[in-house]
Amino acid sequence: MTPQEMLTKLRAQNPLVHCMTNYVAMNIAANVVLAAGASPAMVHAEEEIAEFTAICGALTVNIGTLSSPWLASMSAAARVAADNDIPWVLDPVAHFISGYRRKAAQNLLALRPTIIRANASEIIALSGQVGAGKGADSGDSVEAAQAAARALADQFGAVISVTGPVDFVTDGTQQARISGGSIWMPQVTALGCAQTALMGGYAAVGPAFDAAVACLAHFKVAGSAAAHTAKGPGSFQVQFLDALAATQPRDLAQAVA
Ligand SMILES: Nc1ncnc2c1ncn2[C@@H]1O[C@H](COP(=O)(O)OP(=O)(O)O)[C@@H](O)[C@H]1O
Ligand SMILES: Cc1ncsc1CCOP(=O)(O)O
Ligand SMILES: [Mg+2]
Repeated sequence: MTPQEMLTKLRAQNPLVHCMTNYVAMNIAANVVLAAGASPAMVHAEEEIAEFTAICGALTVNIGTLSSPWLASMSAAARVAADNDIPWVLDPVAHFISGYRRKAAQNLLALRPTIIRANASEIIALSGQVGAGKGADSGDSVEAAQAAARALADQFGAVISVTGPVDFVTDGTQQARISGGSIWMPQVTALGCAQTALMGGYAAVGPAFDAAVACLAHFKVAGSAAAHTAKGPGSFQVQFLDALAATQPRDLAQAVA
């Protein structure tokens, strides 16, 4: 499906997205998903997983502020998603900063996410190489992460989305590059995490590769538009939400190569 068709379908279906995300991202992720055209719910208690994940269009799992109870809930939710053919998206935020987080990311990977969305340093480290990541921020170029992305796609049968100045997405066979956006995007905390939540929304309405491309294009187009009127990272964040809502399906094609 084209990005145009994907966004049209997203808004027509307004899918429910189970978002398991971090304390930093909680509010902006919900606002981004709403502005774009889907319906977010942040649910973390393990006691609710069996009932809730099963009725959602997609699950998104983000390890940005991980703790043991959340990790247990995330693993349980990923299993429910897999058992019910519900797509799920993994965001391995800063997974290389500690042995605890590295192991958590490997255990979640073993549960076979449909899509992995991460910055270049996180993708490089996920493939076992040493990158230049600094906590949640990337220190590597997207180009440097492309071979790692292809290897991860082959190894895990997942769609890999690498974000940065020009995004790269591959399922091991197909690939796309998505351009646009603004230098203020990495200056707004948790915008990548919010993108992961929205990618779940897109995955609920179409094939995983097409979902990743459409979501990345939606962000790039809205980011470019917001940068025209913003004066810095603060006003950019506000303008970006408006631009996500204002983006028209036909606008998305221009961002994708
Ligand atoms: N220098 C940049 N120019 C334009 N867009 C960017 C730039 N850096 C990141 N982005 C965009 O910001 C969003 C989040 O990506 P990124 O900052 O790489 O993720 P994370 O927040 O997980 O580190 C993506 O849509 C990406 O395309
Ligand atoms: C700053 C920070 N610390 C833990 S999670 C988080 C947010 C990271 O967000 P993003 O990956 O979108 O930059
Ligand atoms: Mg991130």
